[in-house]
Amino acid sequence: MTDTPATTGPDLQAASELLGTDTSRFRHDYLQVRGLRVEFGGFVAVRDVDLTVTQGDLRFLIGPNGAGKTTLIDAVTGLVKGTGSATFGRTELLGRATHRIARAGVGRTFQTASVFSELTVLQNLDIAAGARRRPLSLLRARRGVPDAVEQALETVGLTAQRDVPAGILAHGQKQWLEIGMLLVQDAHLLFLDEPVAGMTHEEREETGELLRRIGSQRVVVVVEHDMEFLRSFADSVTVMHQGRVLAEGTVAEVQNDPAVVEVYLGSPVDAPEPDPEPEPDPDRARRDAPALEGETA
Ligand SMILES: Nc1ncnc2c1ncn2[C@@H]1O[C@H](COP(=O)(O)OP(=O)(O)OP(=O)(O)O)[C@@H](O)[C@H]1O
Repeated sequence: MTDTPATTGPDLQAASELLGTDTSRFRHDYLQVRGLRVEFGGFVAVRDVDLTVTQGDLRFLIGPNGAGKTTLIDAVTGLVKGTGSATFGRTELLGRATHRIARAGVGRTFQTASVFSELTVLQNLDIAAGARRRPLSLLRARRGVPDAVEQALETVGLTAQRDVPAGILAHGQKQWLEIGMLLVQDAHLLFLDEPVAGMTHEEREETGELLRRIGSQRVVVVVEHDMEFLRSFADSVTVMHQGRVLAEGTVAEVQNDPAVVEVYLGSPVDAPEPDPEPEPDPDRARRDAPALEGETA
């Protein structure tokens, strides 16, 4: 069995080279979803969904299994048909073919890493870089490795694994590779499905910092069940339930939202006791609210 070279982890300095440090576009790019509805043979999986995510706002999308998170992303990336509107920049995404949506700068990862297992890490990145190139330019021979691919390798900490078949990477490394592939595709709207699943604590921290870095320059939506990771890195959170947006706000706001607590615990939240203190205590609701999944008391 081939040993995978040791992981070095994401490199924020390389990320800066790849993404640039110019924040003048800050909050210029944004995703705007309005009245999104997706039906599967009469079953409405997503309904009346409005969602706005701006550059610089690392957004987490959460909700119980079957809430409609993946379907929302599928609709915006063209995998399923949705009605309503989803615009990125000036481009309406709904109704476009998936490759045209990708060309518009929209990329995603999947719960199960979707890299080409037989190809090396470098080849995977090179193909992703080619996805934005015109067919004729793909035919032209190129010398060496494009700068963006080298930078992406460093950014996601896979330089030592560049010639390793992607199939033998550890699960976390595959997720980093997928993120790298989105970066070399020049995706400016990134949907990341459970990007830290199966990672060690240290890898999660590194990935979180990387996502923060990417999110400062790109529009990033993260679907993640790991509440500790969410609390550490989310700028804002959208909670979905039964196909709708149930709540939206900061981590603290959604965490203290009784409707969110009820959905996560499956039982109504007791009405709070009258506060015996003369002064209202703003932290009270937070302390009294039952912990969300994965939260330590
Ligand atoms: N192709 C499909 N055909 C029929 N129903 C579907 C299809 N895809 C999803 N659904 C249904 O739509 C609902 C939303 O599913 P979706 O996968 O979007 O939820 P999710 O929030 O992503 O859940 P999870 O966290 O488990 O991934 C579910 O009831 C699911 O069974």
